[in-house]
Amino acid sequence: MDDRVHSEVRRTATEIDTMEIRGAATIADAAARALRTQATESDAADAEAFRAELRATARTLHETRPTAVSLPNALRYVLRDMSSTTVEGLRQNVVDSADEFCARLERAQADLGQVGANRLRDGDTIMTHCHSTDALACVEAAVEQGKHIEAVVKETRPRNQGHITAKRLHELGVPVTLIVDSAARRYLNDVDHVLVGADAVAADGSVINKIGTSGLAVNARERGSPIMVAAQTLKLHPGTMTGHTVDIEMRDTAEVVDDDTLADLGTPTVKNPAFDVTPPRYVDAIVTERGQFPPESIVILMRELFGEGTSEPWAEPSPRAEP
Ligand SMILES: O=C(COP(=O)(O)O)[C@H](O)[C@H](O)COP(=O)(O)O
Repeated sequence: MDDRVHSEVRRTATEIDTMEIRGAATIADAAARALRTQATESDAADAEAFRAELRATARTLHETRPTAVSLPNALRYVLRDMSSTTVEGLRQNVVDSADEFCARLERAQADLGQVGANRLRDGDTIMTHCHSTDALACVEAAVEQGKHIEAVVKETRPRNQGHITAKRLHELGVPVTLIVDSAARRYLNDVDHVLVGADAVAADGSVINKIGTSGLAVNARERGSPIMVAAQTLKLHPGTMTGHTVDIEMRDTAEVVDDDTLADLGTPTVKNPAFDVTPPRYVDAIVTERGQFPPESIVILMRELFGEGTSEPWAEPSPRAEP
């Protein structure tokens, strides 16, 4: 890691890498706070050194996990105004932007929750995959509206994020049935909605989320259960408007099988992709803080929010044309 990066920021980067900090929204929040820490603690001698230090910090944070677009979106938001000519001015800009970002993230999740809750009826049962704070915000809002909701929770191998979901739902007073991933199709007969989050949403309406989401969506479509994706606009991937694809993270095979078992099996090749892509035709609605969208129309919202594209959060701004 770059020497200029503060030890607290390095710790955050390591925690994102090892998934103590995980989930797209939580990663974005932690990254914005880390940039704030770097700005507050910086002893850069001048504005140019400060800008270079913050960009190096953004790069370090960005290198942790490749798929959740909320991470570069957060870094870009916090570093969007680096025009001041003094260190104090720049420090203030970064602190203000980080605070604003974290407040907006929280508000967006609450607003999205209201939209998602309107799709859930009293007495509905949902099926979840992985752990998504955006998805849980919908359930929380529905419960606050006085609706009785029940949940079938997939454990989500290999890291069992379904256990976190089960715990949070229990805290909300939602009765939970925990199942192994391969039992999903069997229990789809009993559910009214599949409710998942997203790490990224592409311009064509594809949803990138925890591995297993696409198979679940295909089975749900076959069974006639609507698939709802809770994804605040922070999850929209601007690069996909200009033809970029989303990088799917491959994680350590030790998450799947330990070394001794692997040797006993004759050391087969093991693959551990963390995410997959669900095509838009298997998604009924993408629920955001700006309302719900059929996946095919999400590009309109993306154009409105991002224009025609964005540069990387650490890129030097393009030189302004002289008048
Ligand atoms: O796929 C995951 C988490 O994967 P991992 O555990 O590998 O980070 C979540 O569904 C999304 O990140 C959305 O979460 P949120 O709605 O909280 O942003």
